[in-house]
Amino acid sequence: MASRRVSKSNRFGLSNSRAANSPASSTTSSSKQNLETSADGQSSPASSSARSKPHFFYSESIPLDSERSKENVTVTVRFRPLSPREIRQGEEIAWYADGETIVRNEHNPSIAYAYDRVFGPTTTTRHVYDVAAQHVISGAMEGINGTIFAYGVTSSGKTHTMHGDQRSPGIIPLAVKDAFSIIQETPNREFLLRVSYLEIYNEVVNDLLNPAGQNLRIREDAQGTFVEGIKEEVVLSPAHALSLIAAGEEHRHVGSTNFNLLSSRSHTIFTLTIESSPCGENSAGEAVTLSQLNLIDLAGSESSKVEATGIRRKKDPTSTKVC
Ligand SMILES: Nc1ncnc2c1ncn2[C@@H]1O[C@H](COP(=O)(O)OP(=O)(O)OP(=O)(O)O)[C@@H](O)[C@H]1O
Repeated sequence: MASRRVSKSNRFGLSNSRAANSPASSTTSSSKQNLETSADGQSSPASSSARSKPHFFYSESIPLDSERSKENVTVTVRFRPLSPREIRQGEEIAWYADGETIVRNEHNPSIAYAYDRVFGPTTTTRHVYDVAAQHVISGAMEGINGTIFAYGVTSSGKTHTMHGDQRSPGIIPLAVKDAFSIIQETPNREFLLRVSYLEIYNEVVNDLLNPAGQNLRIREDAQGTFVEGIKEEVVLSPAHALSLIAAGEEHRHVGSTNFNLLSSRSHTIFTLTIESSPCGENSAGEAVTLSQLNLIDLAGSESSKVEATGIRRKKDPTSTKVC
């Protein structure tokens, strides 16, 4: 995972209602270094088979420390454990985490790649969040745009990492809770949080918070890129924000692949827009700070040749049963 130092000029006035960094910009940079080039041209973890594959996530935001200030995008790799089905089928680990920054090939140890951070299969999402994501959220609360996205082939664990479940909440719910905790811990500022949630399916943008918002247009103006007509909801508590995400998830396109029965077939972008201003005496005339935090769960990066069947919405909005 990487982090981008975004200058304080990214503190917008209230009138600047669209953040400057589009989610797509975070895909452009990776700090991966090839430590030892494979003589036989063997593929890197980023292009090998799904089952033994890690997934990657990227983030842009303020750097964690002076060492990181050299980088504004970090790339983090997380391995998941083999699933019971993979164990039954005799699948084997092909790549493993060698320490905190190296991914090494099990069969040919001379093939290794370095990343900003590598997490092995026993690492909890909470730990991944604390080490690799939390600083992006706290940066966003201070007025610095941030983006975190998960990238990898089907079944590599992107949705598990970004959304998680009740037992193991993902980066999105952890970030939402953290944002409200930061508000509690910052009594000298007042905040307004808004959320939007969209999916990109077959290159069409759909509003997951508003089933009527289909095929929305991406526009650009002097202030940046924005999705025309996207619904934004003011959120007042973590539970409120999480209930909106859960409702939006119902409308997401999913399907089955050879490797994942409940595979996300669309990209989703959850955006938290944060406005804050100083409160109390002497705060009159102080600028409002505006920033955006984009949390993105990409569809599987495998080629379209991977068999995907039964593409559907989790809940088909067109199949309402009237009793
Ligand atoms: N770190 C992990 N620990 C335990 N189980 C995991 C982990 N990561 C993923 N899984 C499990 O592996 C399966 C596939 O994960 P997930 O659906 O998150 O993959 P994905 O990369 O989002 O796939 P797709 O691109 O097809 O949507 C799920 O059953 C999930 O619960």
